[in-house]
Amino acid sequence: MFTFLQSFLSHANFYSPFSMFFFTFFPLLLSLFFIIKYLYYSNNSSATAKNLPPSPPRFPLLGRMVKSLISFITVPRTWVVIGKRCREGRGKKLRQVLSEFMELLGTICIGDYIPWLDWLGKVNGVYRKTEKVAKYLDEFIEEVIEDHISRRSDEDVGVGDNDFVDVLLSVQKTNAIGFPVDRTTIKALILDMLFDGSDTTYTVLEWAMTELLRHQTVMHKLQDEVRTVVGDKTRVAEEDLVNMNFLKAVIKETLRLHLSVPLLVSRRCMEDIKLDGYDIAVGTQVIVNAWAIARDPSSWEEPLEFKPERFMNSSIDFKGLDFELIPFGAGRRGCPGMSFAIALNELVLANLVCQFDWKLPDGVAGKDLDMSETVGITCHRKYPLLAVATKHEKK
Ligand code: HEM
Repeated sequence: MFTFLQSFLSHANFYSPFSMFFFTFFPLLLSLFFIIKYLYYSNNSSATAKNLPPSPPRFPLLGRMVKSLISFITVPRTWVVIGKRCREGRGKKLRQVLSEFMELLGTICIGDYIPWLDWLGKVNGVYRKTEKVAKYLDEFIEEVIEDHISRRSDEDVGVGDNDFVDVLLSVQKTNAIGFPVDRTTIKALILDMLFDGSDTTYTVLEWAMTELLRHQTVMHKLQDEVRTVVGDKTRVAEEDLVNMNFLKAVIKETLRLHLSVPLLVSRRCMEDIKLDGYDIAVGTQVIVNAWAIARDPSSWEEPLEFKPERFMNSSIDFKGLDFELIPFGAGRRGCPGMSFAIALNELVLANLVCQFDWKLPDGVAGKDLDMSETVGITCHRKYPLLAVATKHEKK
């Protein structure tokens, strides 16, 4: 087709009647064809009387995907990658690759929505960048695994101060879970643990501190609780957390207002279903907007305000049973790292506010803090939070 067009254009006499017809009427005919097809399609689909969920108007050819392209973060294409221990000199490069990785996770892949436009991924360099990052991380994690294998004798594996990689290697070696675990699975697990876990977890702390610095009354109330529970000790221990209800409320409110993962992992509908009266066809890609749910005024009073007190006498939790608050998702694909992340965030935040008094740098008022968010699969502060810490002296 392309060769035909090339030869046609090189030999064409643009003033011949045929060329005039081709260049004037052909585009018109083509447009007419699509308009008729569109009208026919619209009428036909209303005839099937499906009650589709509300959406923007349908466009010829592009259908209703246009909105998805603008507001949805795509699920990344297949990866075989990551995780890794930093050696001297490699830290900077690794950090750069990791930030490219996170950026790619939040990049729109047009081919996922409009398959015949898949070639755009090649043109705009997304696929090339993806392959480059994947290759680097794959080699990096391969090296980490080899390093673990070589530095540990067989007897060492599975005992003592083993890290996550050692445990995985031990599981592989002893066939402890009853089915073989290959190298790719080990790599994928390391990737999952490192990337699903680190960015999401620190983001909660970053936003919690931001909100506490903006709301000094809440900060003081939290410090009072933590310091009272801790008493004469200098550090908060894990067992102290059970008595810190306001701390838990602060974390919950942070997770509500600043979801680390605003759009959950996308699902594909396995069969035709009716949801809330709407027909959802088999194969439909569904993306749950947990961010919007957590700010829905029909579920939350003053949804845009940071008010941890709202959780003090409420049974609402983030464990996936109360659908108005699903920062860790819900169901079979819900976050497996939830308990770990919560324990970690509670412990670190409690220690931060227990051991230090905090304020914003001179001249910056809480209300002036820039609250811009990054765009990507995780949502953290666009600009780093700067705060001044002073060691708290017990009276
Ligand atoms: C505050 C911290 C965290 C938040 C807010 C968070 C949030 C999420 C969310 C929203 C999902 C998608 C769930 C869904 O679509 O239903 C998810 C998936 C996942 N998270 Fe987390 N996560 C956090 C920490 C962690 C940690 C610490 C780990 C591991 C150590 C982890 C491992 C994973 C994995 C492996 C998945 C994919 C599960 C699957 O696809 O089946 N996450 N997380």
